[in-house]
Amino acid sequence: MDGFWKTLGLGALLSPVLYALYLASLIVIPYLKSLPLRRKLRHLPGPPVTGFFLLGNVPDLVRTPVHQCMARWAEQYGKIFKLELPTMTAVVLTDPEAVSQVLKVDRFEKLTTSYQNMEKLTAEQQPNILTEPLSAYYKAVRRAVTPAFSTANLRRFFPLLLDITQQVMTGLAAAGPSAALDLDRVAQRLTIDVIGRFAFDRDFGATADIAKTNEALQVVGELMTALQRMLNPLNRWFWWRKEARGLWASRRRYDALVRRALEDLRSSPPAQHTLLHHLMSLTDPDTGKPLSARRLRSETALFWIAGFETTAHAIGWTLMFIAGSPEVESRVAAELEGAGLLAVPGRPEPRQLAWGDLGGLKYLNAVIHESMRLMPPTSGGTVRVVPRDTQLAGHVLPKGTMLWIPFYAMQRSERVWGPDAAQFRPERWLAAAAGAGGPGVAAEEDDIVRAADTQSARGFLPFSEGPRNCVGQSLALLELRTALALLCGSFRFRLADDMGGVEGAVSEARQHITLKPGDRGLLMHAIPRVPA
Ligand code: HEM
Repeated sequence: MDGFWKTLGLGALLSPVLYALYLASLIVIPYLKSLPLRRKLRHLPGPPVTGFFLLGNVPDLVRTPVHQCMARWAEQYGKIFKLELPTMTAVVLTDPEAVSQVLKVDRFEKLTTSYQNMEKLTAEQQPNILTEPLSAYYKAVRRAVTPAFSTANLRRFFPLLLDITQQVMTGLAAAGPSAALDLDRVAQRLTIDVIGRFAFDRDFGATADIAKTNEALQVVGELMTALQRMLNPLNRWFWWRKEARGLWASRRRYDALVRRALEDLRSSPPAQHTLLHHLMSLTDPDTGKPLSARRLRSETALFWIAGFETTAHAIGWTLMFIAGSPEVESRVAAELEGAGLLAVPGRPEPRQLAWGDLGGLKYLNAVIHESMRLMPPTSGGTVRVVPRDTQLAGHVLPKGTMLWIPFYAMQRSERVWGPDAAQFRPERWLAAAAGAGGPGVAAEEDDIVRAADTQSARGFLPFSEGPRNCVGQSLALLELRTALALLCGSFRFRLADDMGGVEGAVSEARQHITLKPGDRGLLMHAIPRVPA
């Protein structure tokens, strides 16, 4: 708050009148414009505004980690409630049926203003597949990249994924069991190299030596941090703050990285199975020509970001849950042993993991589901806009209402999941698969793309659902299953003593674009099952 008043003071000194007009255009005018909608939503329950009325519920949201705050309010105020924000009233929805109606049946558009941050990845600030509304351009890009995530393509990619994971395991073995390593950061190395290979057929070298600084990892990580800072309106409104300047600097570095990767491809075009091949073969419906250099950069920049931290955090959180529960750990190990995939004294090198194994590891897959339920990497969910007056969860919402669907809050809700909602219980997915209702872990899972499609369960939307669901989910699931099967086959994981167990690590989590661990990361010991 100190910074706020200092900035305010500086601005006021520079030019009181201009400054007052600037502030009015940012806050007061949008507030006044939003009054008719606010009135229409007055009847909805919601947390009281306790501070300065123009800030609405924002002070509460920033005081507690936002994902926790939303989860608490969702239990307190029910499946539909309102939040007062400086420029609008948001309606928060955690009722699974109503959420499905919004995402799948009525296919409400994304609220584009809430995605603007994800257009700041390149200097040109172009829309991309994540931020573009359902236009002809969007549909063409989605159609073009979908084959890259098909079963046939993922099968082709699988051997490379095994090699990348093997490099991570070599690094863990070299570090030794006494080292407390940030396994979330290690997983980020894996996902950076996966994107490198999958998108560009290039080796970014992040897993070659897990102790060494890696440029791609550093540049992409810095950009994510800078983007998170820009979610704070003070940094957007007061663009001279150092946080805003930080974004420009890290974007310049990221831009250079993306440009270099694309220039490399000009001298040796990407192989047919790569994501870039699909993007470069696309005819832009707006021009009738291949994608312009700007659009190609913007899409490339987005895919890199979309597939990196999300999948890495999912791997990290899952390892944390396995490390934190001896019972879960021994069931995972027993399943791997049954499949010949566990290192044991008589067989220190387990059998090579095969594509066909992935579907058979039912318990491990249930563990992954449960981990993504409790710690969904895109915890903030999705933001949509009501296109016409619509009845949702028992209330008529007027056209233009902003709808916020927070995945973390919905996936932890006792109303949806029952009294044990907060517990890590992979068995709930096995029971569902055995016919107790819900989708569970798909029965015939040798087809990983089909498995990804059957994921969307009542109140379980880590990849969202409907036409704007995650196009990369089949790759993400393949990475998760492969990495966890291999890592758990050769190592036992233990949370470092000072992490405070699973509870300590979870309480440090922050919703910074993705749901990431606290500043220390996820410190764990990787103990070889069979000492060398
Ligand atoms: C565990 C890992 C992942 C999770 C939890 C995840 C989750 C999501 C979610 C929830 C959305 C919808 C966002 C919204 O409605 O605002 C989304 C969209 C998207 N994801 Fe993922 N994602 C993951 C991995 C990946 C990977 C590996 C890629 C590609 C390399 C990817 C590419 C995309 C793209 C391009 C979109 C925009 C799709 C569209 O609007 O058509 N994601 N993701």
